[in-house]
Amino acid sequence: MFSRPLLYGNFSKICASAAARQPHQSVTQPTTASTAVANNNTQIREYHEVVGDILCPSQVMGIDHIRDPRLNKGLAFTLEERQVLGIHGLQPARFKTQEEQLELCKIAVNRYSESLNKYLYLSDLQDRNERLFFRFLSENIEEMMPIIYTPTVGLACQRFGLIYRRPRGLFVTINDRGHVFDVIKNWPEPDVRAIVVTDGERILGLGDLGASGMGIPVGKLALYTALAGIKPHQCLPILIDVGTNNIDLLEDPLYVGLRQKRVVGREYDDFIDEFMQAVVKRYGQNTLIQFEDFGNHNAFRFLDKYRNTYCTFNDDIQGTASVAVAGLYASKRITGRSFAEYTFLFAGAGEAAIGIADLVVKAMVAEGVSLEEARSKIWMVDIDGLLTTTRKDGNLEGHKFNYAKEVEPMKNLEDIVDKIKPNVLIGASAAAGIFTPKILQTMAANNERPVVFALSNPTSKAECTAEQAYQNTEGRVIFSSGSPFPPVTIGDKTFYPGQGNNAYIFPGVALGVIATGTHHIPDDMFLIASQELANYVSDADLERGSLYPPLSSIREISMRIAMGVTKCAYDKGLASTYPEPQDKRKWLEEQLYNFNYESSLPVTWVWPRMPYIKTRDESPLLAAIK
Ligand SMILES: NC(=O)C1=CN([C@@H]2O[C@H](COP(=O)(O)OP(=O)(O)OC[C@H]3O[C@@H](n4cnc5c(N)ncnc54)[C@H](OP(=O)(O)O)[C@@H]3O)[C@@H](O)[C@H]2O)C=CC1
Ligand SMILES: CC(=O)C(=O)O
Ligand SMILES: [Mg+2]
Repeated sequence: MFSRPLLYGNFSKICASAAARQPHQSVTQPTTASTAVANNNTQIREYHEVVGDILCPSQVMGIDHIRDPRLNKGLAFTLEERQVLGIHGLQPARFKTQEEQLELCKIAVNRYSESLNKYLYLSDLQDRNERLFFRFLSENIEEMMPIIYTPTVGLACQRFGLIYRRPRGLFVTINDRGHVFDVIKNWPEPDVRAIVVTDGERILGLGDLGASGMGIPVGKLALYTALAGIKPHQCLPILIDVGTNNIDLLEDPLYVGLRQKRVVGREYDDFIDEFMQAVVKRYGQNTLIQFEDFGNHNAFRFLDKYRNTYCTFNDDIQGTASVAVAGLYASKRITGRSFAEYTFLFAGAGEAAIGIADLVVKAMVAEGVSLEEARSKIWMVDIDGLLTTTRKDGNLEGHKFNYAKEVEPMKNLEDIVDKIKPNVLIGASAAAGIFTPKILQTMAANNERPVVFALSNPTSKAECTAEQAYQNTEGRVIFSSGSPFPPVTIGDKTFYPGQGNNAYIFPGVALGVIATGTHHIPDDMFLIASQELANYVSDADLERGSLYPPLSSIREISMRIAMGVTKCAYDKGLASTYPEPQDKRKWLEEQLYNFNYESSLPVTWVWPRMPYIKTRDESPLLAAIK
C-alpha cells in the first residue's frame, strides 16, 4: 500500500514547525524595516524555510500549490513532487516537460483569430502558471509582443470593464487620500523593486481611459520580466484613479473606475506626493517608479519635480527619446550625415517629441555642436501648427519654448514640410494619417534617403502606415513605427520595418537601475541605452530595412543596456549596492529570473523507505529507492 499519510504527515509537521519558528520570513531575504510591514500580511507565501539541514521549498500544500500561479507547474510536476506536495491524483496521469507545455501554449494561442482573445488566453496563463507564461513570452517575443503590448493592449484597455476578471496590480483612488500607505501595504509582496504607474489620462494615443489604463502598467511590467529577466514578484503595476474626463466611460455601465471627473490642481498634486512618499515608506528610497501615460501637462512637471529626489523616470519622455535617438544613430550609417547636418521636423510637441528633441540636442552637444545651433536644427508642430515665437495667442508652454522659431506662423503640415524641407520627419502626435502621400512624396523629392518615423500608438493612430511610407518614396524611405507593421514589398525588394518603441529601452534601464540600487536616473543613462541599442544594429538589419535589431534579440540588448547603466551608476556615484562588481554581466545574470521550472522538492530530502503503488510513470528516483 502507498503510505501517503505517513509521508505527508512528516512533511507537514516539518513545515509547520518551520513556520512556527519564523513566521513569513524567507531565509533568502533578511527582514528589513520595509519588509516588516509586509511580514504581518497573512497573504504572504513562504517559499523557502530551513528546518535543520532540510530546505523545504514550500509550505503551500495540496490544491493550493496548484492554484498558486507562482508555484504551479501543471502537468510538469513529477511523481515525487505530486506525492510530497499532496497533489497526487489531483491531475491527470500524464507527465509533461516544460517544452511540451510551451508547444501546447503555441497551439492554444493560435487557435484564436481575434487578438483580444489571444490577450485573454495569455492573461489566463499568467494567472495560472507564471513561469510558463514568462518563458512562453520571452521565447516568442516577435509573435506575442503585439498581443500583450501595443497594439492589442490598447484594445484590452478600451474593453477593460468587459474583460476584467482577476485583480492584477494595485488601484489607488483619490478616496484613499491620507491612507495611500495603507493601500500599498495591502500588496502581498514584500520585495517590490519596480513600479510602473499611470493615472490613465493619456493611454497610448487613445486618450483618457481612466482606470481602464491598468493594462499599460501590467503590460510594461510583463516586458520587464520577459525582456530583461527582472523577477515578477519585484514588479508592481499601479493605477492611480482620480476619475476620468472621458464622458463615454463615465456613462458606460461597464466602467470599473471612479465615476467622477478628474481631480486636478493642488488636491491632485498632494495626492501624487503622498503616493511617492508611501512607496518609499513601504519599499525604500531605491524603488524604481516608472511614470507611464500621464497627460503631458503633468508628465513634464512630475519629471522635473521628482527626478532628483526619487528613483524615477518618465518612459514616454525619456524611454521614447532613447529608442528614437538609437534609430537616428543607425540612420546616419545609411545617410552618411551627422546629426548636425540633419534638419528635423516633429509632428507633435508633447512628451515623446520633446523628449526625443532634447536627447537629440544632448547627442549633438556631445558631438561638439553648440546648444543654440543644435536647437536651431529642430522644428516642431503642435495641434495649432508650427511652434513660432510669433504665434497670435502668444504663450507657449515651457517645454515647447526651446524649439519655437522666429518665423511667421504656419498651420498646414504639407506647407510646413514644403517650406522647412526636413531630412527627418518624426510623428508623435496620435493624429492618424497626418503624413499624407503628398508629404511623403515631398520628403522623397528633397532627400535621397528620407527618414520618417511614425511613432504613434496603437497602429490605428500611426501618422502613416509602413506601406504608405515605402509606396510614396519609391522604397527609399528609412522608416520605423511605434507599433509593428508587416513587411512591405516594392518591386523585387521586401522591407521589414523596425519598431521604434521604448520597449527596447526601459527593461534594460530598469534592470541596471534596480541591480545597482541607483538613487536617481540621469539622462546620461538614456543616451547610453541609445548607443548600446544603436551599436547592436547590424548591417544586415539596415539592409532589410530595419533601424532596429529583431525583437527576438531584445533580451541580449536589455543585458547590454543594463551593463552600460550599471557602469554609469558606479562612475557617477549613484549606486548604493557595493562593492562594485567587476564582471558586470555575470553579476547581473546571477540576479535574473529563472524561466525554467525549479524543483518543488526539498534540496536535502531523506526519502523514507516505504512501499508505494506504481500507478504512474516510473521515475529514476523512485526506481532507485525501491
Ligand atoms: N513609439 C513609442 O515608443 C512611443 C510612442 N508614443 C506615442 O506618441 C503619441 C504621442 O504621445 P505623447 O507625446 O506622450 O502625447 P502628448 O499628448 O504629450 O503629445 C501629443 C502632441 O501631438 C500634438 N498634436 C495633436 N494633434 C496633432 C496634429 N493633428 N498635428 C500636429 N500635432 C498634433 C499635440 O499638440 P498640443 O500640444 O497642441 O496638444 C501634442 O503636442 C501617442 O500615440 C503615443 O502612443 C508615446 C511614447 C512612446
Ligand atoms: C509605447 C508607449 O509608451 C506609448 O505609446 O505610450
Ligand atoms: Mg507610454
